[in-house]
Amino acid sequence: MWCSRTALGRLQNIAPCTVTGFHRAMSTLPKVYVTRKVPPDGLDILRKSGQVQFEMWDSDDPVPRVELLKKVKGCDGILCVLTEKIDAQLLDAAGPNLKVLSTMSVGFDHLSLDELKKRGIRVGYTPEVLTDAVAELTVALLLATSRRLIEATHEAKTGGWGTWRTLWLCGHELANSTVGILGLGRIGVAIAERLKPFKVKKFIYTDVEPRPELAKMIEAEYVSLDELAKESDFLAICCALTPETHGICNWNLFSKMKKNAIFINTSRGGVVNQEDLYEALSTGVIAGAGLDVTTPEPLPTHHPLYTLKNCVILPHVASASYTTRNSMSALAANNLLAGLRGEPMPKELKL
Ligand SMILES: O=C(O)[C@H](O)CO
Repeated sequence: MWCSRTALGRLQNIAPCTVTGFHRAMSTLPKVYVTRKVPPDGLDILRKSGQVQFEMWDSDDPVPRVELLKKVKGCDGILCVLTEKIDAQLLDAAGPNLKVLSTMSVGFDHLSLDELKKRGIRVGYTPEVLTDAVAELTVALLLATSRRLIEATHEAKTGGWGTWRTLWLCGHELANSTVGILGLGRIGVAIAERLKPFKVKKFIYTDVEPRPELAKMIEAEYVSLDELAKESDFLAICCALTPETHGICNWNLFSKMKKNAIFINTSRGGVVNQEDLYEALSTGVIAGAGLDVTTPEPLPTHHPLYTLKNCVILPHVASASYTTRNSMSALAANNLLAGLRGEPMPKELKL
């Protein structure tokens, strides 16, 4: 159903449904499918551009795959989020008109890059605008895990708070610690900058190769993965999920870590072998883990990791601030529009 801008406003209160936006010369404008209700800033940019006719899955829940495959048919552009698998099947369903794929995420492990490249489809993504929010949440998760905040509030609420006890709910502090970063990029640097005032003694990192310019900003030392495991009191995982990093945090890594070590993952669940992590946490091989990402997502409520007091699990909310999600949607919209105009995108993934 196509509707006017006024009707568009009304329709947006109904979910799930499809919302469309168009401008006068509708039939000649590039056709775009937006796979999720995106925050207002991005939506406004699309609406006001006068450059595209778009249809949007107006819901907080993912568009069913069958519907998605139907809706992308004949589209010139797609604006998606990280839950949509953009693979050969979807690109075939979209057909030869598709020129631009814009994802409202910094991660791109949901995209089949080879297939996109083969078809000459340009890809936009949203780095940098979420760095602050992700770094902030990572620090919050690290502190919640190391200082056992979730356990502590639970004890207070459920009558476990007796008298003041000397070692009750003791955790591990950042002062004089060594913080390790697996995958040093903008987010790793931003995390280290925030942790420094907590009197961290040393930052170390590993990556496929040294990153001297970024490392200099936080005076971090490049080490091997083994050294990272052995020396870190806190280990923050900040790498992208790629075939090389898939399952890189496994028994081999955990078994080399210190007993007091805290493991924090705000990148992607796929970098962790969760069975090995459960083993490491439940047998005291490491002290605790804070996870914002898991496999699968959502992590089923019966998953064994939920039974562990030393494991804090969040539902993939690292970038979830109003400012950041709006900036991500605006950047995704601008990437899409620039791509459709045949201009350089503000943030384009080089394929
Ligand atoms: O890839 C991303 O953008 C994050 O995981 C979600 O904010």
